[in-house]
Order: sequence, then C-alpha cells, then structure tokens
Amino acid sequence: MLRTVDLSQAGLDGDAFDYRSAMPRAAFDVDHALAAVRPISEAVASEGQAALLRFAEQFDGVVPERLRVPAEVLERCAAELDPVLRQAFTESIRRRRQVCELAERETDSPAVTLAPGARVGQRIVPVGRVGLYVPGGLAPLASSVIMNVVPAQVAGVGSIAVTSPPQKEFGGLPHPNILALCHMLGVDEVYAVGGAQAIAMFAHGVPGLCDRVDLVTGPGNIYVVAAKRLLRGIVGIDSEAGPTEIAVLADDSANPEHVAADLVSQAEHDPMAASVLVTDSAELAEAVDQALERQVAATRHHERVRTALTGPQSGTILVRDLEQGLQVVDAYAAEHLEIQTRDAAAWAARVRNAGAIFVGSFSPVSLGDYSAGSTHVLPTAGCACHSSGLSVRSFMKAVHVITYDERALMELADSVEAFALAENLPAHANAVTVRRRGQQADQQIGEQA
Ligand SMILES: NC(=O)c1ccc[n+]([C@@H]2O[C@H](COP(=O)([O-])OP(=O)(O)OC[C@H]3O[C@@H](n4cnc5c(N)ncnc54)[C@H](O)[C@@H]3O)[C@@H](O)[C@H]2O)c1
Ligand SMILES: N[C@H](CO)Cc1c[nH]c[nH+]1
Ligand SMILES: [Zn+2]
Repeated sequence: MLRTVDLSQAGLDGDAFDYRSAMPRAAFDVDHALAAVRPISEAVASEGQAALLRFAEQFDGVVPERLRVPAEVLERCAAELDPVLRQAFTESIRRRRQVCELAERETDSPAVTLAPGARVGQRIVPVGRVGLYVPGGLAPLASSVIMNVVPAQVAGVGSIAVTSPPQKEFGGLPHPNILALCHMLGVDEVYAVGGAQAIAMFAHGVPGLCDRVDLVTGPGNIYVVAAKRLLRGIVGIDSEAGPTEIAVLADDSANPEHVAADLVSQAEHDPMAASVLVTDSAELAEAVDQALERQVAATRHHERVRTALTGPQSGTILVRDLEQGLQVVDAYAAEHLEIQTRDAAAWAARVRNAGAIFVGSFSPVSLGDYSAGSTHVLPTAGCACHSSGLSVRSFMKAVHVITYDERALMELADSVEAFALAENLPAHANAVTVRRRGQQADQQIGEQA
C-alpha cells in the first residue's frame, strides 16, 4: 500500500545528499488555498456577521441561530456529558496542566548588572487576548480544546475565546463535547464559526460579536493554515499546525501490527495526512505493508485513510542503517516521530527535528493526542525544524527592561554616538549627545558656583 523510496545507496559517494527533497511530502497547494481564503477574510472584515453566516451555510451546510454559543448551552452540554468521557477529559486536563505548570512555565529573569548603574532584565508577560481554534470538519476534535485552553490559562492569558465549526447535526452549534469541555475549563466565550472565516473573525474583530484578539492558536486544515499565513502580522499566530503527519523510525525489532496501526491512526485525520515509515529492514517494511492492507480494510474511515496512505505524501523509506535513518527523519522534521527500535531512548536523544518524539513500543501518537500530558498542536510540513508545539511559552512574551543611570550612560556615550554616526543616523547619536551636554552644562554651573 505504501510506495517505497529506496535511499539505502544515497550519500555513499561522500557528497551531502538532500534527504529533505527526496522525502515524500504533499505538494501543498497553499497558493490555491490562499486564493480561496483571501476573499473570505476580506468579506469578514467588511461585512462582519453577515459574511460569517453566509460562509457557514456554504462550507458547513448550516446557518447557526446564534454565532456566539449561549452560556446555558455550554452548561447543558457539560451536565449531559457521558460520565466515562467526563473522567477521560478530567484526566487529560490534569496531566496536560501538570506538564504546563512544571515543565513549560517561564519566569522573569533577575536583571543582569553589566557595569555600575547599568542593568538589563527580562520580564515575561502573558498575551492579553487569544482566539483558539478547535477543528470540527471531518472530526470534532474536543481534545484540541484542552490542548489550546490549558496552556493559555497556565500562562495567565486574561481573555480567552474559542471557536469551532457549526455542526448541521447539532443545529448549527459546535459539537456538544467541545462545548462541554469549554464549560469544564471555565471558558464562556465560544463561537460557532469554522475555517478561514474564524481566523478572520479573530484577526479583524467583528462588530457586535467578537473583539479582535492578539494571538490565534490551534490546528486546522489547509484553509485554516492558509488563513493563519495570510493574516500573520495583523494577528500573532502559533506555528502552522496543518494536516497531520507521522513518521516511524523502526528496525527489525518493531512489531509490524503496532507500526501499521499508528500509521493508520494519523492517516484517519485527513486525505492530506502523511504516514511515513523509515526502516533499515526490508522484511519489516513488507510485514507493515501486509498489516496495512488488513487494517485499512477494517477501519471505519477506510476511504480517507487509503487516500492518505497512497498519496504522494506517504511512503516507506528504506535506509541502509539507523544512522542514515536518523539523518532522514531529521531532514523530514515530522510533526510526530515514533522511535520503534532497540535502544529507542538513545536514538530519540539524537533527534533534532520533530514536533514531538514518541519513544518505544508503548508510546503511540494516539496517547499524545489525548492523554499523555504533552501537546498535540504541533508544527507540520517541515516546520518542526524551526518551530515548537503549542505550550505555555506560546502564550507569553519576553520584554527587556533597561535601566541605566547617568554615569552608566556616559561610560557608553562615545560608543553609541560612533555606532549611530556609522549608520548615518545622527539623530540617534544626538539623543545621547544632548544628555552629555546636559551633564557638561551641570558641571559648568557647578564650577561657576
Ligand atoms: N498539526 C496539528 O497539530 C493538528 C492537530 C489536530 C488536527 N490537525 C489537522 O486539522 C485538520 C482538521 O481539518 P478538518 O477539515 O477536519 O476541520 P477544520 O475545522 O480544520 O476545517 C473545517 C472548515 O474548513 C473550511 N472549509 C472546508 N472546505 C473549504 C473550502 N473548499 N474552501 C474554504 N474553506 C473550506 C470550512 O469553513 C470548515 O468549517 C486535519 O487536517 C488534521 O490533520 C492538525
Ligand atoms: N493527531 C492530531 C494532530 O496532532 C491531534 C488529534 C486530536 N484528536 C486526535 N488526534
Ligand atoms: Zn490524531
């Protein structure tokens, strides 16, 4: 089912080999998606609620009665939540919050004294207002409420709004599990708006409905990603967390049924999802492919899964050994990387580029999707080589605080003036010179007195 790319001879001639270009990856037509979302964004900016209602009908097949979900609906959804699900939600929140509080929090740095009277410190400040996107097109990702809201709350964000597509099945409201989780987490500003129009609503603000936000976070499909890219600058965005990807680095010790199940699990998200196996064992590759045939035939969303697994974005990469496999997975920079090898922790420690690393046979990506305590909002399309998953840090800004007294500034006056004049910015130099003159004038007055 997976096409094979044999890289076992690549790079043997001693020349650097471009593994990134050799990897299967969707040729995302973001330009096409950008062309689709630009008029959506402009219509939301100029027409407000009327445009939101029109796009809901066009893309979600339903016109919500109210674009903002009433408080009593949130309360009812929480009250009617299945007890087993409530327990699962509670445990997921508890673990995610614990990791946020113990591993992701940043604190102010004490000021560094660089010379007498010259101090620079750093304050960490939460973003003021955020808009959090929860996907709901092909599947209602209630877990994305937890992954967005919990780090925002731990960061201390003052104002939190959540949005998710309206569901025809639920009369134009977002899915009830999404609404129940919002209530459980104390979020009362929730909208029934999906896709690019939701990102535009947050970025521009919509009079009489939703105030603009400072930062938009959360995963979504290619239209959501394109809207975030289009509106970056008008609003802050987290990383581009688009159609899901999984790469598995495996040797002949891996269980082919486990590997296949994990590849299928992420292919279930989207026909554009990517599943990639990197292995030095042709026997494992063959066994995984056989397991895939069986598992895909039996899975509920088999059409979507088959499209994802047979698309240009998925495949098996044969490598000559795990050293080369490491180079390949680093070049690919997967959203999720599983290591299913002997000595998995040692290989995992050497990986540089991945959104999240799942180590050993009993850490499947699905665990991280829901309950491990880690984030599932992760950079895709190779962005893991420069971006991180959504965490408390995503909701915080660092502000330098500079405090120099007169003597400390005068010690540096020559340097700053020379620097400024070298850049042909004399007004910059003058901002120091006037203070120097002021000091000289004070000295003269002192001498005259
Ligand atoms: N990288 C991550 O962290 C991460 C996490 C979870 C999910 N995901 C991804 O999120 C995505 C969820 O996608 P989804 O579709 O299920 O839900 P979604 O909520 O992201 O998108 C649904 C919306 O897409 C818009 N849309 C659909 N067709 C359109 C068109 N032709 N033109 C303009 N807009 C259109 C509609 O407004 C609709 O409300 C999947 O790709 C999944 O893999 C990524
Ligand atoms: N695997 C997805 C992208 O990280 C997240 C998710 C939510 N629900 C199920 N899976
Ligand atoms: Zn998933």
